[in-house]
Amino acid sequence: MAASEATGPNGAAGSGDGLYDVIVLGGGPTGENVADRVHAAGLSAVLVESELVGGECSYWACMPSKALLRPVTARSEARRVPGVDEAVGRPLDPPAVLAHRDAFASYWKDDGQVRWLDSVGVDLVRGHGRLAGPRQVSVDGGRTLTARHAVAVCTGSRPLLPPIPGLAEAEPWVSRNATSAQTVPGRLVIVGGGVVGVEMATAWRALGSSVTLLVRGDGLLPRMEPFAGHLVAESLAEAGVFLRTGVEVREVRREAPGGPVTVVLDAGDEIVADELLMATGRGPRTDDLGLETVGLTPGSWLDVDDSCRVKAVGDGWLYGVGDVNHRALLTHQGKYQARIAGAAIAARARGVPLLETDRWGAHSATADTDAVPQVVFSDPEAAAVGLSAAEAERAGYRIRVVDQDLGAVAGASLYAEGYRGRARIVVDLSREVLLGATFVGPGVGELLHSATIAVAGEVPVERLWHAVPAYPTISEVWLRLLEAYRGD
Ligand SMILES: Cc1cc2nc3c(=O)[nH]c(=O)nc-3n(C[C@H](O)[C@H](O)[C@H](O)COP(=O)(O)OP(=O)(O)OC[C@H]3O[C@@H](n4cnc5c(N)ncnc54)[C@H](O)[C@@H]3O)c2cc1C
Ligand SMILES: NC(=O)c1ccc[n+]([C@@H]2O[C@H](COP(=O)([O-])OP(=O)(O)OC[C@H]3O[C@@H](n4cnc5c(N)ncnc54)[C@H](O)[C@@H]3O)[C@@H](O)[C@H]2O)c1
Repeated sequence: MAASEATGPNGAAGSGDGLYDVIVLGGGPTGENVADRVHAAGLSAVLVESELVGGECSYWACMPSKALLRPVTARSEARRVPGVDEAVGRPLDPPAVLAHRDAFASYWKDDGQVRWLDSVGVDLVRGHGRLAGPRQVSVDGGRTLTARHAVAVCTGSRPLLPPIPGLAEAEPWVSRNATSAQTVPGRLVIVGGGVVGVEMATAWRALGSSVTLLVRGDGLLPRMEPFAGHLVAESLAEAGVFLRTGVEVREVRREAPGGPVTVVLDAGDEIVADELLMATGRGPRTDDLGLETVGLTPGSWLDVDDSCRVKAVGDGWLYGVGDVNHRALLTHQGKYQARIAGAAIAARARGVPLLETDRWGAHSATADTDAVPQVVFSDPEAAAVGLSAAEAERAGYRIRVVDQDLGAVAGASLYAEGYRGRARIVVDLSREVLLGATFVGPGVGELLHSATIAVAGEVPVERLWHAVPAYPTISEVWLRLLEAYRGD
């Protein structure tokens, strides 16, 4: 299809002039959901996408990475069930895992997503969109679209590379390479001990790479409770990952394209590898977006209110939703924000005088601050929601922390022999509700939503006492945590 040609029902009927109620810039999970919500509320919507509809998540992030990781945890857990190790004891089959990953990335084609957009009645314009003044978006510098009510910027984020001499010339892997590589590197150095670093170390080590993980802090997963990073580091080391903490990369060299890469550390020692993955965080995809035409600074995160409306832009027509607003860089939070922003856009378009922007109101993305769930799909998994103990203390809460050994729960020992794991709840003593919970151990990702409901619902501890976990499941840890809290 030609660039900036509109497809879909709105484009076909009456929007040849490029006038829509809502323009959505960026068709990742967030943009798709904003467009869907506003269209479902009776507004016309067009989505502008420069690459693939589905965004980072579908092709280079969540889906391919989890398709690489599921075989790792499935095998590892099965090997710890007596009688099963004999059946699954062999190493992973890399070509089969990579083929599974390719399928989950839809072979980097967006036909399915485009069909879905069409089915929900949203037009698609392919091309690079830029703001061209209030309510205007130009596509590839040509066609101009105009929004009656709102423009929602959902352009996501991109990897942030630190200014290390020689790094750019050495053509390092970033997350896109790590999730889409077609061969297993013999030696892989990963810089960064956050989520991408940990997940990719887990996957590529299990696929056969010799992995060195370089971390400048003293542990992994620094945004979670410290025991999460400890347990994951212990298990990565057992899997054969060389973990080096407290190190900085001073210089990177790759003498010849495709040849080995040398990573020079602050202390002067050198590590030679076949690939270097930089997993050092994300920056906003707003540098070439025409932000200057509406008084904003190119390359900055979009500072939004709780309905995701950009604070500094008058008339309230510009929204920033998903990664681009830096509230919580997760697909499920972007989709949540899309539901909130979509409802706010529709209500404002209808002229509703007063929106429900109070805490937990229909037009306030309160969960972004109070109840963000995240699962790190490492082996073991680390899953957390809400505030860690340190965050709660920093926020001034009077708290009590309760910890439990997950391995002591009957359901956990049935799940895997020698189950290692830990759980923590953080209780706000003034209201006796949970501020946060963290679980680390095999299979805990599926336990997390129970905690999310407790935190977002602000369920009193005395009522949680009546939420009976089934026996013998890992969820029985809830009973142990509450018994410990009550002093039973
Ligand atoms: C390796 C990795 C693994 C991850 N795993 C998980 C996970 O398991 N679970 C989870 O919740 N999150 C995960 N994330 C985070 C998740 O990918 C992001 O939070 C999510 O993709 C954000 O969605 P978005 O729609 O805001 O942005 P994106 O998915 O980045 O989509 C933005 C879209 O906008 C388009 N675009 C950008 N600029 C323009 C423009 N000027 N004109 C037109 N189109 C434009 C882009 O092409 C893209 O399609 C992971 C991230 C990484 C890097
Ligand atoms: N399962 C999931 O939910 C999942 C998986 C992957 C990514 N994500 C999302 O994607 C985002 C990006 O992940 P990420 O791991 O790139 O970012 P991150 O912010 O989680 O971790 C980046 C790490 O790199 C370190 N770092 C930064 N500069 C460095 C340098 N010069 N040298 C050494 N270390 C350096 C930081 O201290 C930090 O620990 C995260 O915010 C996360 O929410 C989510």
